[in-house]
Amino acid sequence: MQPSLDVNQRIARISAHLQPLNSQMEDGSNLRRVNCRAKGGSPGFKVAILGAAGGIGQPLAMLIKMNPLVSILHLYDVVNTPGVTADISHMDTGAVVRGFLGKEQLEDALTGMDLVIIPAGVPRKPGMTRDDLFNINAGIVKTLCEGIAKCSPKAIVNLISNPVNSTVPIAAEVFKKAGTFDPNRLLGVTMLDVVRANTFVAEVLGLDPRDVDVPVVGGHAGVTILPLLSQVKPPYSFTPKEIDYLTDRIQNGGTEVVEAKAGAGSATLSMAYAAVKFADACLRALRGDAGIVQCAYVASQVTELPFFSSKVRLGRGGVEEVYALGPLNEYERAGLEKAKKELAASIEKGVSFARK
Ligand SMILES: NC(=O)c1ccc[n+]([C@@H]2O[C@H](COP(=O)([O-])OP(=O)(O)OC[C@H]3O[C@@H](n4cnc5c(N)ncnc54)[C@H](O)[C@@H]3O)[C@@H](O)[C@H]2O)c1
Ligand SMILES: O=C(O)C[C@H](O)C(=O)O
Repeated sequence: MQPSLDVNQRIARISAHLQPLNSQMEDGSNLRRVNCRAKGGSPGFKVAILGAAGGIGQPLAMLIKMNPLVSILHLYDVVNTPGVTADISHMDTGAVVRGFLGKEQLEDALTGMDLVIIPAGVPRKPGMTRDDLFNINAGIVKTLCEGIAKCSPKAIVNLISNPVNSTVPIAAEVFKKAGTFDPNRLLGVTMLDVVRANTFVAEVLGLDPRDVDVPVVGGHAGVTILPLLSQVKPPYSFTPKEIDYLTDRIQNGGTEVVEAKAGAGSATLSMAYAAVKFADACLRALRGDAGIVQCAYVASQVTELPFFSSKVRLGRGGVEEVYALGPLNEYERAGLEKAKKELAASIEKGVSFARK
């Protein structure tokens, strides 16, 4: 971020980022229009969304465009970014929006970003596991991360593409190979599990979900999603029946949406909400706000596994502290063992794919 830049410097920087998206925007009048627009831009962070024309990408782009901490928003996809960009750019909020289409514009999309959010890749259909997406999404994530390593090596990366349990290790390997790996800047987004847990627990307790805080640790698939109901705030002692119901619903929340959508994809709107909540936490931390704690799937020493989701404290450098799990009850300890077994295999699968 360059909050101290004067208007002319800001315009110069923004102009340097102008892309011919937009080959249809290359004529002089359009460039003048873009410069006018840029003059209104406020100082703030530069955010790129990769997969911006998708089911998650579009509402996420809209919500990020509404975030006052964002001054530049780059929307990248292999299809449809001119339309999405034109649409979103008409919103009367501060961020200046640029669209980028296809692999040849990936590097321009990624140059100089503070935060890169990745919802690119195929979603599940009924009957599939997230791991069934590996064959397609692993390659997509690898290519995008190669671009990040080259053009935005210092950016915080929020990785949404499934299977997150494997795509985060893939990203780490790509960054290691490029010599740019900073474990504090790579975060797998498990926020939707927390959002669901807060919602479902609030339903059971008859509370407003905004007043509920459930830590969800482990990973982002089936039994690896481990809600720590013993640590819920406000404290509550659930019955064994409530624990079974809630654990099952939280672990299978994604499948609940996939089945309800009946072949039309997986969670997009609640995911965009969760992604922007998480991205906003990262941006506030980058700004220097203190005490920002969220659950995320990160490089970790909390267990013997190299990656694990738990509460982390965010700061200017990304993850500044990874918190231990705290006291677990017997039910949660058994869940943790199951989660670790599946996670170990998913991590290994990602690492060996990236090293091939
Ligand atoms: N982490 C989570 O909690 C969570 C939640 C929901 C969905 N997801 C995952 O997010 C991903 C996206 O879901 P969706 O519903 O938005 O899918 P979608 O198919 O609607 O959108 C995906 C977008 O990615 C784009 N894309 C494909 N290949 C690309 C590439 N090489 N570069 C850039 N963009 C590319 C597509 O063109 C499309 O616009 C899926 O893998 C899904 O499983 C994760
Ligand atoms: O379930 C899915 O496939 C998408 C996502 O991971 C979710 O939890 O909704």
